[in-house]
Amino acid sequence: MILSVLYTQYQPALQGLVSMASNEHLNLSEFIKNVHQQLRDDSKIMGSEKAWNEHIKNEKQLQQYATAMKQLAVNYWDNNINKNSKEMSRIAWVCDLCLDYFRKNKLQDYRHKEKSVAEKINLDIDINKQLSNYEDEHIRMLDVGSCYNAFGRYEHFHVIPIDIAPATSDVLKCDFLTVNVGSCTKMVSGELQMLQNNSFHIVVFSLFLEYLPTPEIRLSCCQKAYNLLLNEGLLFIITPDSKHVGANAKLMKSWQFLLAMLGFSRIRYQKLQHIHCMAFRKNLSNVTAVRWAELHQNKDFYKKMYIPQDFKIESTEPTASSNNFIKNDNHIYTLEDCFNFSDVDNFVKTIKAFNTYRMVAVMYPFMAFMNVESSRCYMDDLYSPDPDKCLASIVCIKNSVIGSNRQKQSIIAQDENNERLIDACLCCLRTLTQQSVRVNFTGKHIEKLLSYAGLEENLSRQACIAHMLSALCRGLPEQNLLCSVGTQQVLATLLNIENSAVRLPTLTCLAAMCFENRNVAVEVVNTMFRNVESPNIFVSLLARDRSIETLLETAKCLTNMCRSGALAPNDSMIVYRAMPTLVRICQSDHLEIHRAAAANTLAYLTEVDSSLQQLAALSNQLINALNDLLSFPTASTKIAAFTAFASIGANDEDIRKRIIETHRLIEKVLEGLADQDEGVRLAAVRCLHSLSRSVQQLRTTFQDHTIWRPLMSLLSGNPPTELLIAASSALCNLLLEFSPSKEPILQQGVVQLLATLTAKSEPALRLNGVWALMNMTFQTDQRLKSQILTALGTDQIFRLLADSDVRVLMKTLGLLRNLVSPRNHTDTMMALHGSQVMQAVVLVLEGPHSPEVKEQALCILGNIADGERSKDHIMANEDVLKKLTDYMTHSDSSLQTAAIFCISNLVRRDEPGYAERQARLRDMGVLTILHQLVSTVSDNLLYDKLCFKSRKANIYLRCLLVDIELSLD
Ligand SMILES: C[S@@+](CC[C@H](N)C(=O)[O-])C[C@H]1O[C@@H](n2cnc3c(N)ncnc32)[C@H](O)[C@@H]1O
Repeated sequence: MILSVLYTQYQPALQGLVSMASNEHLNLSEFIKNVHQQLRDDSKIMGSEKAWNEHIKNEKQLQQYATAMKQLAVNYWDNNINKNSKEMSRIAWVCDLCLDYFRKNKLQDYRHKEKSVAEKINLDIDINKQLSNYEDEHIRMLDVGSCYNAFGRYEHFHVIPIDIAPATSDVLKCDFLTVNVGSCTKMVSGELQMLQNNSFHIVVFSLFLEYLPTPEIRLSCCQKAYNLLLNEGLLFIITPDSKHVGANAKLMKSWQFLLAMLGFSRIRYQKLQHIHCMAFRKNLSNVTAVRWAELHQNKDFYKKMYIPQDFKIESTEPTASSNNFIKNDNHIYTLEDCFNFSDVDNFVKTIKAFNTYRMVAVMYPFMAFMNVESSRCYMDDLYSPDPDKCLASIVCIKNSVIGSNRQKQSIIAQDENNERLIDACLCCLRTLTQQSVRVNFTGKHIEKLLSYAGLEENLSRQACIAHMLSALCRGLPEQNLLCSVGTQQVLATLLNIENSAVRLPTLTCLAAMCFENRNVAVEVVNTMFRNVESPNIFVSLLARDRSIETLLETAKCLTNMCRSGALAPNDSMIVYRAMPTLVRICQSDHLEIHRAAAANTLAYLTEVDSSLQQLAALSNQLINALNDLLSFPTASTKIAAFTAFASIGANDEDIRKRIIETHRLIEKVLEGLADQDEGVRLAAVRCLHSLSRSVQQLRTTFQDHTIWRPLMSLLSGNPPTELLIAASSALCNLLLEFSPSKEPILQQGVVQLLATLTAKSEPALRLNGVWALMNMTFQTDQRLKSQILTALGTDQIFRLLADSDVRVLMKTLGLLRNLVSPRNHTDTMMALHGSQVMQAVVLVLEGPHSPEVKEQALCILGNIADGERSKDHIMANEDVLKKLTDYMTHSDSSLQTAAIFCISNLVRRDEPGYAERQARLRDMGVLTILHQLVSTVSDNLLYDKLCFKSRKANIYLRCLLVDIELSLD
């Protein structure tokens, strides 16, 4: 019963071909069915041509469809056809009939039949039109929408398999809707552009027509098949239908009628358990076929090539009925929700984005209670093909309902049963929430929705609400709103329903609620259902026999709980359940889409935790599986694999080494950098950035593959901001002093490029620019240091020192510190840039900065004090000396230590002018301060403070020496 509600059309038809239906199989079918549904919906909104053009551009979805379809057919249908079973495969049905017709001479029978009809109407059939030598010829078959070339293995046929998204390499890419029919067959850039007319013995439409969104397109394809077929050739149509033979008899008869009008005679029809199989013969003369149609034209046929799905609002949803009305105020509230927008503009926008067809269905019940006369015209417009007219009509209807008690009363008075109308409203709301327009729901609205998701409600409603809530949950305010009305409790209840149509959106919604929201995630973790905490329910959903989708969504929930801080990374649910599940699904025995989804979640789970990274990379299995994913052509799959590599290699040298040593990995990263998809380029750069943290790899693999080259060309090509951020992060590492890439990168004018980055509005770019420059100044020659300072310019340095992002400020100070060290550079650099450096230090010491920042400024002073002549820059600056003495007694031990370090450099003996400096400092009270400090040595606390790190211990000892020297003076 459940399945018959939820999978009423395509699903059972496909499903029925197998003896054993697994969850994965059901999910594949569901995916395929959704693609068809989406295309039909889009056609209603934007017109079939535009919808088709958009559809055909969505390569990712086409690819996923191809993979899913092949998987379904090969793994479930073709594998499961039991020789002894009464069930027969669609492929075998076509083959058997073809052999009968072309090889066992059945064709002659049909020819005679047609001739006798012709005689009856005095029609002279031209016998030259007959197929000649068909017994000897190879049977030429055009398999339209072939997917994976199921007929290819039959030697009787010479098959031309075509598809918009070939699943195997022997299928030719071709859009049957747009391919020309002409005098020859023509390929242009790997795509079939023209097919030869009158050249095929057979055209096959196996599970093809229901992909097409409108009756008109389907019929035009049949017309095209007619033109492509030789006379007496056969068009096979296989279409799914799980119902009994009579259920859609009218539709099938209508097809026979419509195809007869084109010149086809139906020669065989068979209803197998879940499919209709039909063979149509292209008559020698279309007149004989049309005659049949004329004889039957008074019958009640549809005049369009409908499929059952055309008559449904939505296959898996409850439908609106024209005879049901609203029952009470409570339910009017639900209906009003559909129209409850703060202003008409918003409403109009929403409706425009909304599937008008479904809205009409939802509105239909209204028409029975509206003031019929006055509303007549806009009620008619409701059915207009012009969306603007339809929209205007809906607005009128809405205006007449809202706020009108009389209307409401009349509805209440007429109503008997409103259940289906509520279903329709829920459908409508669901579609609204799934559009990109934001619908403002209040807590009261959510509560109302939740009231339709209780255990006593039907599965369609529960699924509908779960879908709606997960679409709604787009950010922090929505997460908090959902949580505040107890959504997590209702969802925990729904989790226990053994139905994937309900469970999957429920899990999706819980994952969305927990994403980067600790408070909500904690609430979800603490939610109980029948005394079981929700994480334990999740654990039960990670059992191996669950569907892959359930496993993936459950692991995602646990991942989001972990990343938001509600579960610890070492929680057993993460370590022993979520993580191994994700690693397992990444392996090659799963579908590509599932593997990619698992890799994405795994990337997020491990991104910041080194123990999880190590756990994930425990065996080489995962690394090999991710590497294998990089071989798929799908952009999203590559992105997932690169992102996962970036995460698991983020912290550990050994993991990075193993990643880099994986077969052809570095080549794949390089290919990724040049990929035409921007997302792939970005993910490849991020992966590279992670791997570039390895000192050893920078020296070896990175150098061998001259990684810097593509990276530099990416950076110079004016890339989008995100790519620029990632590429400049990687560049920072390649410019480290031990990296052999540093020199060639310098030759490319990188200093100017980085200086430009420091002036960007994006803080991450400023940070990377100054960070890379800082790395370049470390232990480099003075010429390069000066070049960097000149490229930046004094003004820019001061701007960076006043940057709102403290990390930028810290790296700028790091850069200045590198400029004035090592000791043999200090004097020269200070002679050239002394005044700027001193000004910068003073600026920072006087600013409202943290001790960490000020410590960095004091360290620069310490380096300056270390130089022979550069000491004068400090000694000549009374203000700085005063600051130094003050910091010697500062309560923050790191500042105190840095100041003492600087003073000890200034008073060092045996350097020219030391006696004057000592005297000057003694006059400023330094000696007294040192005495005080020395006397506190007995104070364990201070001693600990000073000796806490070995560097500080050194300083402390030096201070003691200084003290002695000063005293001797
Ligand atoms: C449900 S699958 C059927 C696959 C195969 N014929 C079978 O019976 O297993 C439908 C196929 O039609 C293809 N298709 C849809 N529209 C098409 C078009 N206009 N031209 C070519 N192929 C198309 C799809 O890409 C998909 O592979």
